Amino acid sequence: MTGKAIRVEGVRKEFGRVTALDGVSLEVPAGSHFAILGPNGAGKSTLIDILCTITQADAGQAEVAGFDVRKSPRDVRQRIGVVFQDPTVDTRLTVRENLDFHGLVYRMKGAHRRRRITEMLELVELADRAETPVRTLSSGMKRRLEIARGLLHEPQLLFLDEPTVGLDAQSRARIWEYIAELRTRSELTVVVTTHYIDEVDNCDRVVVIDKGQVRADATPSALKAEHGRTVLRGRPLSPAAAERLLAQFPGAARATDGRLAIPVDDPVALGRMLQETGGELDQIEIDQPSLESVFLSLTGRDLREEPASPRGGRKGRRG
Ligand SMILES: Nc1ncnc2c1ncn2[C@@H]1O[C@H](COP(=O)(O)OP(=O)(O)OP(=O)(O)O)[C@@H](O)[C@H]1O
Repeated sequence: MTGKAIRVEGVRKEFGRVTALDGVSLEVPAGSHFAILGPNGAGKSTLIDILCTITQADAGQAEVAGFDVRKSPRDVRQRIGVVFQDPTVDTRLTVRENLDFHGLVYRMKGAHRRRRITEMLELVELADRAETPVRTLSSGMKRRLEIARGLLHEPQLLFLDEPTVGLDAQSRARIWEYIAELRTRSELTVVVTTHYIDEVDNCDRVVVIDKGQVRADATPSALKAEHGRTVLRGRPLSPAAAERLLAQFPGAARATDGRLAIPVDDPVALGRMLQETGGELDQIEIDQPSLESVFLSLTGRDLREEPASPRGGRKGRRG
């Protein structure tokens, strides 16, 4: 495949009164590693669901591997592999049985199927667990099995929806090692959604999405150069101090860990800010320009902010 692996044009999706996607347009070059970055509820999973033909958009167009997701869902499905946010492996079956079943669904012939299963188990270092029932695997191993399954039928595109969520730091790092290894297979396009900012630094391109809208679309370094700012982080000494600081620094945001994130425009301002906030903040840290500060600068919100609303009624949406 040459050119574009994905084209999305003006896609909208509403759930009742919630606008999950509000006119999203983007293009993913074939063979690239592409990240969709945004906080909880930004619309990332909804976009992936539309691209994987699980949900239909209310308006707009989307093409995957050259096929319209609405008109040719079967053609799209044959060419993609998906690792969903919620585990979908069958915990009653063994590791090999799960892969075998998937291969059968994709009508892979016996010898080819067995060879691919062996290759994929080696890729994700589960070869010695092939005959183990999935229920006894750790969360990290289950996620690795899902990656193996997503790749088994040799898709042109692999979608990974928050592949590391809920995993410990070590398992997260390993998952990213496997994803990095996929880079050597230049023909594969990888699309990853995440709200872990440190995970997108190695991608070719990042789309920042917030409240259903694309806020930026560039390489990680271009985003940092253009929008990155130094950010002062600290824990307010009292609720009143937090309110005062949020009012005093209009770009400031509150993170889920209770700390405040305050963008800094220049070193002189930083010195002044430290003086001004000294009595009001504890555990002060200075973060150099990063993709996290890009997000704060683009949206006025911290990636670690609480989600705006709880997600109700979504359990089991993929059956
Ligand atoms: N099936 C659904 N029914 C009702 N609301 C939904 C449904 N799917 C998504 N939403 C809402 O649409 C918005 C976008 O959700 P989405 O899951 O796409 O965001 P996200 O960026 O993937 O977040 P997360 O990282 O938490 O999965 C949220 O407000 C969510 O509550």
